[in-house]
Amino acid sequence: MDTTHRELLRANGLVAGYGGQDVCGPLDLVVEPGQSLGIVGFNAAGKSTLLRTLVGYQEPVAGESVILGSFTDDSSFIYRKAVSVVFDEDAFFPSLSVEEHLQLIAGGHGMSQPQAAVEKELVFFDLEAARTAYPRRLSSGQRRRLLLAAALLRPSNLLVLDEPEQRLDPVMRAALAARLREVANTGTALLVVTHDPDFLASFADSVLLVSDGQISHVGVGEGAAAIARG
Ligand SMILES: Nc1ncnc2c1ncn2[C@@H]1O[C@H](COP(=O)(O)OP(=O)(O)OP(=O)(O)O)[C@@H](O)[C@H]1O
Repeated sequence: MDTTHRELLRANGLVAGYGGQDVCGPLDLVVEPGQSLGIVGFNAAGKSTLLRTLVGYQEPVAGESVILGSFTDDSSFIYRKAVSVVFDEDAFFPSLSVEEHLQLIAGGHGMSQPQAAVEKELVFFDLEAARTAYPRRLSSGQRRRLLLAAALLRPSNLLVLDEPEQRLDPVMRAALAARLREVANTGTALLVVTHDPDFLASFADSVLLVSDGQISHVGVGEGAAAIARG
């Protein structure tokens, strides 16, 4: 893969919605390496719909979203290597432990020191004591931590998270926000939907505000204020 590609994602006149009906848009956007973009707005504004459309999980009503210079195809090798995504859904193998889930991800992405990467995430997400547990034995916050650990463990050029702060305690939220900032500093671009103004302010360097079907580019302060007004 050409990791020197300056343009990780481009949206041209993108309108997101269902069955030909607009939910929000149009959006013109270019995401470059190291850019850290928050997406904010009230419940049902269309943030998740926009995010799914940006990453190619659903067809746009109009316009297009392009990742790494080719039309978005989430089954392509380049896409899977470059893009790490967590939406608000639990997806686990019932008979694999916490540690085995992470080992599977590390192996699947051909990491050079897979167990070291697994251990790092078990420590960061405070899952060491739960390493042998099956997903059904975890708390909802621990399941969230495991999904985030899986997304952060593997290398990526574009990390896409839908409300990652959900079900996390305040200490973990703050640690995750700082981690996301670090991830962006290494050159990975972030697209993150959030309802937490402090979380937003800790990781983002710009914001998309989704409101009344429109999408506007705003600063982090304005984005945080828009959340707080909610
Ligand atoms: N599969 C679907 N089919 C049709 N409409 C949908 C579908 N999923 C969501 N919607 C509608 O699209 C609109 C935007 O929903 P979306 O989930 O994108 O909002 P959101 O901003 O992410 O909300 P929240 O903050 O509550 O997570 C809502 O009116 C919702 O009812």
